[in-house]
Amino acid sequence: MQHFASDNYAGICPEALAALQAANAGHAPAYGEDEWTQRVSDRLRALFETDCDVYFVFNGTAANSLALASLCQSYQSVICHEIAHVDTDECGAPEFFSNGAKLLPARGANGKLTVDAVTELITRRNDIHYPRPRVLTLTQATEVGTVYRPDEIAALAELAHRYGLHVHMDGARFANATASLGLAPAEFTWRAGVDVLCFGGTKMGLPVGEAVVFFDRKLSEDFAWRCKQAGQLASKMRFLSAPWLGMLEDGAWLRHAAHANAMAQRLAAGLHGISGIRLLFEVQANGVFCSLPEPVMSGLRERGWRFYTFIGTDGARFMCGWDTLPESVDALLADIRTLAR
Ligand SMILES: Cc1ncc(COP(=O)(O)O)c(C=O)c1O
Ligand SMILES: C[C@H](O)[C@H](N)C(=O)O
Repeated sequence: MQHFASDNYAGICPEALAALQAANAGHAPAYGEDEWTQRVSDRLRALFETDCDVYFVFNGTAANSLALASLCQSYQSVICHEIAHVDTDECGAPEFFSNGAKLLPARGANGKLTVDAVTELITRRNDIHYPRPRVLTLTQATEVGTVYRPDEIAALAELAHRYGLHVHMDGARFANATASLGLAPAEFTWRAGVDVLCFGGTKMGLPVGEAVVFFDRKLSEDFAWRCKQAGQLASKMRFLSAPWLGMLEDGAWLRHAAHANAMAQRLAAGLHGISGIRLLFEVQANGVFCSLPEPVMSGLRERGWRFYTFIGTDGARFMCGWDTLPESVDALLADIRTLAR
């Protein structure tokens, strides 16, 4: 049975597994000195069309928290959306790893930050008692399955830079956003003003691991030591980095993300017209958020379906992954239709 709780329920996609197997060839230097780490770092520099610094860590929480900690001091603050993962689902890791930087949440429709809301937080106060904003973080695709357009990112980044803030992008589902936009990754990252990207590997089909991509290389000077101290420097780094080669070399990363997005569209289309059910956000990536009557939710759980209800503001979240089968979507829809009668 396939679930819709999270895209991290899926296994390893074949391209990543094959690349992992291929890297299991005898001895190799440790701690990132191996050829696979070098090759995939170069491949990411080619993908983003710029000379960026690349690091690999074990998960998205570490990627986000260590990246944010490298962008601000403990007495400063990070502006995020009020449903941002860094604020709602990382158990205080950004605050911990930054030694106390404060997260300042901002409201915004559709899970997105707005220039007005961010301006208000930046200009609200400038007295000694207020933790001066130093970072703006946005999530692409967002926690509720929407996607920022390049112009939206550029407007937020221009505002941030004008006030001396760095711009971080939580890209746990960056592949899904790229497939949704159909643009070159550079267009809605560094060319739009993003300084650091946490590029999610786990949810796109890798066994484990995320890439932290510093477009502003001045900001990554001590990042390797920060990773080491946090227990995020893999000794057998090749097994974190090599699967990326399988994903990037023939565009598998985008194929799989586009498939996950298509399954979300299939699910959303099937929900239309079912009484008592309403989509809560436009489906722009691989997540479907909808209001479900309680008897339908409990009935689905009794039938074995697993899904989250704690993401975003309310309703149920159904996440599609690289391996989600159309038959699984149709089976879920059939149960929802039966229970909604
Ligand atoms: C938007 C977002 N950012 C970051 C993360 C953190 O990833 P991890 O669970 O690997 O720590 C997640 C988790 O899936 C996520 O959904
Ligand atoms: C919420 C949980 O932490 C995970 N980021 C997910 O989206 O499934």
